[in-house]
Amino acid sequence: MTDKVFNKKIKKQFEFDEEVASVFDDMLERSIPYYKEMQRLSIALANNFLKDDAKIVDLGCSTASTLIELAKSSKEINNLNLFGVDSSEAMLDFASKKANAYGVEINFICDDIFNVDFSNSNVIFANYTLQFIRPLLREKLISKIFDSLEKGGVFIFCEKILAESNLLNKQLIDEYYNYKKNQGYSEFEISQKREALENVLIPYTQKENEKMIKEAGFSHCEMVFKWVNFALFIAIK
Ligand SMILES: C[S@@+](CC[C@H](N)C(=O)[O-])C[C@H]1O[C@@H](n2cnc3c(N)ncnc32)[C@H](O)[C@@H]1O
Ligand SMILES: O=C(O)C(=O)C[C@]1(C(=O)O)C=C[C@@H](O)C=C1
Repeated sequence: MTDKVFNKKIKKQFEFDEEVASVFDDMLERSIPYYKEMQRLSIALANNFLKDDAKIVDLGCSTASTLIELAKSSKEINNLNLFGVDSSEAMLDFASKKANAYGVEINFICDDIFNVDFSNSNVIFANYTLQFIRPLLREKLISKIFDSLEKGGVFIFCEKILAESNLLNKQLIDEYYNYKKNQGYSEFEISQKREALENVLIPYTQKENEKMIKEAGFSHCEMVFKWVNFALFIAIK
């Protein structure tokens, strides 16, 4: 279904509710440049760290696209244990229908990430999820992710990011809005969504993300892909 959520005057802040969930796959593909490529890369990188019986957790899994694609791409690995965590019931309704349709077994947990025990993981994904975690809690979450990984495990995450310079930041955001226009979003839809996301989606710079990762104890962190204001990182424990 085509995303028309912000085609009308907004009444509330952005939420992962039933309306957003019902068009979310279209929203992501048209709102995040190279969404599919960053997902493909996330999975390809994860595959290098997978072995039989591995535990893989997707924090903020939304409609479970990443876990479903991962299951399809790693058929030669036996007994993958897939966990999708999300606090939006609406997202997980779509996720479980999609997983059933693709015949992929995923354990879905509908709760806040902070309440869920995902210890002994081999791979943890959080694609476009950290940006929705309050800055005051973000470091605590990164530490929890670090503690929950087995040694040698990896944390793979994508984020919307800020530039260091205010001038460049404005230019990069203009470039991003041009991308959205080319995807068929009107100026009105773009500005309504920008307002709805204010103080809800809080991006960090590349350096801030890397600093947080290093301070949690990860031995390596690489930015693997970047388009203007979106980036994919991998961190190794
Ligand atoms: C932008 S979406 C993630 C997209 C998805 N990872 C993908 O690549 O297709 C962010 C998701 O994180 C979930 N989320 C945000 N904060 C959360 C929290 N504290 N606990 C659990 N889920 C959360 C939202 O419900 C939403 O589904
Ligand atoms: O920043 C924006 O305007 C976006 O539309 C990006 C973004 C994201 O990065 O998660 C914001 C909300 C939705 O989850 C889909 C895409």
